[in-house]
Amino acid sequence: MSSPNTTGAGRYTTVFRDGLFDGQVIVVTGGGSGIGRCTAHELCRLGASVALIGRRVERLEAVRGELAVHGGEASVHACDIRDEDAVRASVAAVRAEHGRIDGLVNNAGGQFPAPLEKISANGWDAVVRTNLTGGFLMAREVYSQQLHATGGSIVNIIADIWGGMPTMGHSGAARAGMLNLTETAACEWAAAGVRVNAVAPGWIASSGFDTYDEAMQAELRRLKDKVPLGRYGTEAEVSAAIVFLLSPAAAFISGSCVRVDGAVPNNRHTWNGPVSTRSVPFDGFPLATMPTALREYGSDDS
Ligand SMILES: CCC/C=C/C(=O)SCCNC(=O)CCNC(=O)[C@H](O)C(C)(C)COP(=O)([O-])OP(=O)([O-])OC[C@H]1O[C@@H](n2cnc3c(N)ncnc32)[C@H](O)[C@@H]1OP(=O)([O-])[O-]
Ligand SMILES: NC(=O)C1=CN([C@@H]2O[C@H](COP(=O)(O)OP(=O)(O)OC[C@H]3O[C@@H](n4cnc5c(N)ncnc54)[C@H](OP(=O)(O)O)[C@@H]3O)[C@@H](O)[C@H]2O)C=CC1
Repeated sequence: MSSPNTTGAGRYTTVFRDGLFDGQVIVVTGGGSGIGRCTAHELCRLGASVALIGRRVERLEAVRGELAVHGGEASVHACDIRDEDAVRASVAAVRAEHGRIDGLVNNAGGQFPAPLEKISANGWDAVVRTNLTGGFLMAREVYSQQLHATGGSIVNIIADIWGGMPTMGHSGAARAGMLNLTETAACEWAAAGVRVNAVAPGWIASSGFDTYDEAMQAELRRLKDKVPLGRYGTEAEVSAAIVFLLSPAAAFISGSCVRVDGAVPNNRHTWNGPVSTRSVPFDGFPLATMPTALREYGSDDS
């Protein structure tokens, strides 16, 4: 696998310049695993301090420990993003500890696979509150408590929702809502100097795959053949898009969505040609998590 700008064993490798986020404080929800953990590593590598939010504090503490090895500074905040009081208190705690907030990566999320007719009202609510309400609460509090006064940037992580999200209809509906919220917030908060964008990951070989049962994992293993670029994405490839949108390189980009999906949405209805056998992942992240179901992926395809 390629590893551009390698800077030392075990340290995050990044295509961005040193010091790009010096002095900044970025909140990363879901920072205890997968894409959030990877993004926290890249941001710290680029000079930021991060505030890690998630429900399971031991996972957040583990990431804080990893970051500290290379001098990264992180705070840890146990919080269910669906709990309005907890979100308000956590954002206040981040400000109290770091003195400022410059950006938010609204990454926490997830769902369970189920056909629409099998989803109970509680199941629907649990997923919509996780992937829409929670993201709204985080964005509202970060804006109201800090960014309205100082400006900044918000990146909302959604999913490949184009053409529907079969077997995950609750999540697709919530994430489509999050995309529209991104567009609204980009307008309403522009005058305060706040940019709001989204990143839509496709099938990313992350720890998230491990949350699914064996049947779903078998299905996920087959999906690679439907990706025009011929492989799964990596956590580092999602992180790179997030970091770009947070950075000054995206100063005139707001209300947009960057899809990181190997062109899957373009391969749904009209085209059934061969997929790439040449696509080499960009995965410079030495600590990337590989889901159990895809352990063979690294050796087969790199
Ligand atoms: C494929 C690539 C695309 C995407 C990849 C990724 O996102 S990777 C990232 C992947 N990472 C993640 O997904 C991690 C985050 N995901 C989660 O934490 C959970 O999936 C959550 C969102 C449901 C929240 O959990 P929670 O603790 O708040 O939920 P709870 O236990 O309190 O239940 C509330 C209701 O939901 C119902 N219900 C729950 N499970 C199932 C099921 N399997 N079946 C049916 N129903 C289910 C449950 O029965 C109950 O309804 P009831 O019985 O009262 O009518
Ligand atoms: N991997 C993929 O292929 C894709 C991923 N995504 C999305 O990208 C994001 C990151 O996923 P990924 O890293 O792969 O998977 P993970 O399951 O590893 O990450 C999800 C993170 O969100 C946290 N989280 C979940 N629910 C809550 C909650 N209610 N409050 C606070 N934190 C919560 C989890 O921590 P804890 O359980 O400790 O709270 C966990 O750290 C998610 O939103 C996911 O749905 C979208 C499309 C594809």
